[in-house]
Amino acid sequence: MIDLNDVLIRQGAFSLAAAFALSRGTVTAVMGPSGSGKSTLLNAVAGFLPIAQGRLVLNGVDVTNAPPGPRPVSMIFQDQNLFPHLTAAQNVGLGRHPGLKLTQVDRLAVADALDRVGLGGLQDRKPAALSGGQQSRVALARVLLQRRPILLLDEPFAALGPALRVEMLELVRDIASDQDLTVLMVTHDPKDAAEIAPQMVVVSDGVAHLPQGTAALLADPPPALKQYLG
Ligand SMILES: Nc1ncnc2c1ncn2[C@@H]1O[C@H](COP(=O)(O)OP(=O)(O)OP(=O)(O)O)[C@@H](O)[C@H]1O
Repeated sequence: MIDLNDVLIRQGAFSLAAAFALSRGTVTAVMGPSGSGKSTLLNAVAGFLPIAQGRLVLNGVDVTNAPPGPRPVSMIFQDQNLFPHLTAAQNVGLGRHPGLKLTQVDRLAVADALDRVGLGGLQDRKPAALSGGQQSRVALARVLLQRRPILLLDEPFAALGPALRVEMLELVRDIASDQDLTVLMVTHDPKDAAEIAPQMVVVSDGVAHLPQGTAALLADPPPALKQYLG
């Protein structure tokens, strides 16, 4: 679970307050106007930004001052952060061992993860020889291999067309459910939120608001979300 205990995050003159908890196994969308602090929230949970006040507890462990490495978190960004000079299998293998010193068992796990995301047979391709959707699958396979219980997605599939995006969201939903992951996903598209996230955190006016049911929020959005959705 993700417990933001009266947390305040600062980024230059900008600050964001958050006080809520997300239970284990829930999928939560994060929406709000551009510049409202959605990435700030995810980066603080991942440990890329410090917590200025309050406490952050992940799966029962206080990580307020912990660096990113030991946190039980994996994160996928919009650009999928794949290394262009490494093959699909090597990019996935980084999820097991940052130096790619892989044992036979690790290699089998990489092959399994690639199969699970539908990329069996493409293990030797480099990212430039994969489509956008296939690159997203490589990034997901790496997350699978990391086996960390919290998954943060910062507009991960924004560059994909609508049909591929739905496919990827379904894959995330299935993986999250198989592995009982707690997922926090930033998206600009209410359809994406409705597709996989039963609840939503709206970020506006310096606050990450309490999670509420996605369907109810989209049916009757608060002013900041309404203005943003147009
Ligand atoms: N390095 C920085 N130094 C100072 N302020 C920053 C820095 N990075 C971001 N900000 C400010 O922090 C605020 C929140 O930024 P953030 O990237 O979290 O917004 P966002 O909701 O994810 O936006 P978008 O939807 O456009 O990606 C913005 O007002 C931004 O200008």
